[in-house]
Amino acid sequence: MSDYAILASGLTRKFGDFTAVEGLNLKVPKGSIYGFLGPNGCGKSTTLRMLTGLLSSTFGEVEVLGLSIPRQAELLRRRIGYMTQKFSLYDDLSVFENLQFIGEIYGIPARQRRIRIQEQMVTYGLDQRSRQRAGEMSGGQRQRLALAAATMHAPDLLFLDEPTSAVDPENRREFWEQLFDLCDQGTTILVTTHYMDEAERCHALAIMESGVVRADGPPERLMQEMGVNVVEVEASQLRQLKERLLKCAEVRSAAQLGVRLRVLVRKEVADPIAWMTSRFPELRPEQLNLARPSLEDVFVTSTGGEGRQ
Ligand SMILES: Nc1ncnc2c1ncn2[C@@H]1O[C@H](COP(=O)(O)OP(=O)(O)OP(=O)(O)O)[C@@H](O)[C@H]1O
Repeated sequence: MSDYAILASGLTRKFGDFTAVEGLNLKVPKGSIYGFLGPNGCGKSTTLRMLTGLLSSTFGEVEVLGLSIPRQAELLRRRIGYMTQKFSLYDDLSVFENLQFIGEIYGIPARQRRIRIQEQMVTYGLDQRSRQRAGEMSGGQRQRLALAAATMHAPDLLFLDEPTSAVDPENRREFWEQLFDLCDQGTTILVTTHYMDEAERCHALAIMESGVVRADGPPERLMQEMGVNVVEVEASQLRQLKERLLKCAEVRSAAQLGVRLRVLVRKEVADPIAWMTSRFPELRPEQLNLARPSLEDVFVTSTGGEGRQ
């Protein structure tokens, strides 16, 4: 038995002349949360659809839970959950009826289904709303119902396509707690997102751009291996300073954060603070600080040409 829930190699999908996903290699360990991070249109949903067997690939091999996809996609269907961006709920049905309907689709026997619906409503804080129609619920409640529906049949593997786009930060945090609970129970989760903080919660992730994986691995490792040091500058005239910094070959990117400028200096510069003060004599060392890299820094350095903002 493989330790991996998903194995893909050379996965490619073309739509006519356009290549939406190109040469994607993926290894997702069982029981982990794996993220796909990238902007709109970079190929995240297309990849998910190929991994679930909903869309065939143009080239490449995919094995999910030991099954060859798309050939054995029908066998896979009962073992995975899939929460799409639009949540796929029936607005005219109540919470209970939505879960009842999904339970029937998965062929859960009536008695067991009733028990499971009750269990799911309690887990996802919906037991006081069982009669409320999905169309009348808030974004956060709809999201919880969608997760309850996607996990009705206790899948081994859960695919989530931008699950938190429509909810506020508090609901997002709560949602991630629920994902870690599922993970703790042995569920493998593959989630797409364009939020950095969300990606940072994953055990490992792939950064995608224009259909290609630009970097992958655990967030901490990606941050360590970024090839730049991060210097934060607190000074006046930040807009002009930024323009001058961006003209230096040693600078990978510079972006303003309130009263500070976050500058990514290539690792070839051994002492970035000494380099900056000698190159820009108006800066004093006490105005400069070495900062901890963030996933956003990784994103900037691994995508978008020079990633200059
Ligand atoms: N059926 C299709 N026919 C033609 N082009 C498609 C089709 N499906 C997707 N694409 C294109 O492939 C690219 C990747 O789309 P995809 O939906 O996978 O991106 P994404 O990263 O999930 O973005 P989003 O977050 O906006 O959904 C886009 O340029 C999209 O227009």
